[in-house]
Amino acid sequence: MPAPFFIWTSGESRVSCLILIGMMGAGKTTVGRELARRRKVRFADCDQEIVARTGVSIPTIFEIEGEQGFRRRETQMIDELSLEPDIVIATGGGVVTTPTNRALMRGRGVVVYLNVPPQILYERTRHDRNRPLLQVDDPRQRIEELYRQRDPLYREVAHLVIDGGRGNPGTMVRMIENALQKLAQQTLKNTPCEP
Ligand SMILES: Nc1ncnc2c1ncn2[C@@H]1O[C@H](COP(=O)(O)OP(=O)(O)O)[C@@H](O)[C@H]1O
Ligand SMILES: O=C(O)C1=C[C@@H](OP(=O)(O)O)[C@@H](O)[C@H](O)C1
Ligand SMILES: [Mg+2]
Repeated sequence: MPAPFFIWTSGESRVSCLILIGMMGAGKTTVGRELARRRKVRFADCDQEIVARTGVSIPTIFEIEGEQGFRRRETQMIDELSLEPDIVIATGGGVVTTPTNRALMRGRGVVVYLNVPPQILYERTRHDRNRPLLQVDDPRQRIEELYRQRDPLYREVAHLVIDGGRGNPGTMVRMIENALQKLAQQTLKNTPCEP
């Protein structure tokens, strides 16, 4: 059984929540599910939780309540999920656009940014109709714009940045595990041993 890397100390408290962030198509849902399966912890996808709770699809929420309505539900869901112990959370790509969400995530868990270049994001999402923000004339350009706007925000929030464009989801999981182990070792080194 793999070692429990989910133990992360932030100040006084033990944090056991891992939050994946990154653009649409970065692999948050796919990689997050696999990571949770390997670590034997619960997996929650923020979008899927919202869909389960409302009973309608993400495009329908956007249609009825607009993006603002969706963002309110997203904040509420992140707030709830990130309080659960031993959990991997896959967020939606736009979660970092709200300052409240950024502060919430950074304070509640280890935040991992799956960074994938726009061209690959486009290839991975081009046939998907479930992402309302990409249902435009030029989705490739839209992805590039969103990437430019959001990449600094992802970096601001993330404890770890992973190159998510090279290798299959299994490889991504191992890269995250290795990076977390290094992070834990660094934290331990920088933590003075109280007498
Ligand atoms: N590392 C990867 N290599 C190749 N394809 C991937 C990888 N990660 C995800 N995918 C594929 O890309 C698409 C988008 O993945 P998804 O997990 O839904 O991304 P996100 O949740 O970040 O939007 C899916 O079809 C998925 O199978
Ligand atoms: O980037 C975004 O603003 C969004 C990303 C989607 O999730 P994925 O990143 O899992 O595709 C979903 O939350 C919604 O369509 C909005
Ligand atoms: Mg997803």
